[in-house]
Amino acid sequence: MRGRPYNPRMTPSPGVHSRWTYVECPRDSWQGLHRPIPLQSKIDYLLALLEAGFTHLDLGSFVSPKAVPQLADTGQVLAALPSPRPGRADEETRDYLCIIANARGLESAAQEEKVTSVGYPLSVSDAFQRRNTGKSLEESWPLLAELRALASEADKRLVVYLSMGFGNPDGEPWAVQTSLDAVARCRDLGVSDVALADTVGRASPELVAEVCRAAVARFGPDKLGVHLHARSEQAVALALAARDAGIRWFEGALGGVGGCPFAGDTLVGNLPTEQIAPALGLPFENLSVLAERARALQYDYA
Ligand SMILES: CC(=O)SCCNC(=O)CCNC(=O)[C@H](O)C(C)(C)COP(=O)(O)OP(=O)(O)OC[C@H]1O[C@@H](n2cnc3c(N)ncnc32)[C@H](O)[C@@H]1OP(=O)(O)O
Repeated sequence: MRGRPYNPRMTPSPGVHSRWTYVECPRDSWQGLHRPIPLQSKIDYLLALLEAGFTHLDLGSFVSPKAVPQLADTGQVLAALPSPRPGRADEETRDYLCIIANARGLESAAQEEKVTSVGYPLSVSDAFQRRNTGKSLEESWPLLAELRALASEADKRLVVYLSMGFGNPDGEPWAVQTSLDAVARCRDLGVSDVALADTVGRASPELVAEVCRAAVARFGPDKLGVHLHARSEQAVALALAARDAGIRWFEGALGGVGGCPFAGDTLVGNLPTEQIAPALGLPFENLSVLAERARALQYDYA
């Protein structure tokens, strides 16, 4: 893609509209692809996202390379990116988030100066937590306390992705209260940033509205996000339902691709950024070209 040259002084930051945060998630797009995307292709794509005005990128992970081989080169990817931290007062701050699933992952991320945030997937479903991270929920809550301490020592923001936060496909009991209680428990442990994730894309706009309204009523909109998955035709309705409920932190992936490889057959892609960013009034550039590029990577490296 030909675009404007990388310019760290773009203001105002289009990714963070005073109260809005938009996280573009190439990590989620790529993590399930079987053929390795060449390092340079990843770097070029991420630089194009920065050029297009994305300031918050979920771009890699520090997990077992056996579990997610596609992202084993995250350290090399980071090395090629510009620093997320501004060198001058008029430069914008970026957020580079990487997923971690255990203390070892956090320790690896802590070594990376350019990682500003780490994301821990914590499910309300015991079955999914075991599939995704090899740990029960009973083991995962104390681990979260440990991760919180390690993250603050390393000066990294810790985000909890509350997987299956809109119900789960494993037949375990779930109610809106289940997710709210999990958010409260995260906050009690000192983890402020929590994104409610519909990992398998099962929520209707009505359910998104119900969960988000209840969450905003109990916790307020600050540091409360949604990471939704859906088929393309429902994506905008879901995003608007969350927005109308007061959510201001959204996540998606260009092309509407991706998803967790451990979520099972019912997986659907991320919310397509090229649809939901305009619907939310977020002015990123080159969205249709970038979406095409995201889909081409899926096709070429499936
Ligand atoms: C909803 C979402 O989309 S979340 C994102 C997608 N999900 C993920 O990225 C989670 C990926 N999951 C994992 O990496 C694994 O489940 C783990 C590592 C967290 C746990 O797996 P377990 O098999 O229980 O862990 P265990 O400690 O036995 O280690 C297994 C192997 O991984 C290696 N390993 C464990 N943690 C890490 C790490 N953070 N970084 C690199 N390697 C690791 C171990 O060395 C071991 O390797 P070996 O088989 O060569 O000896």
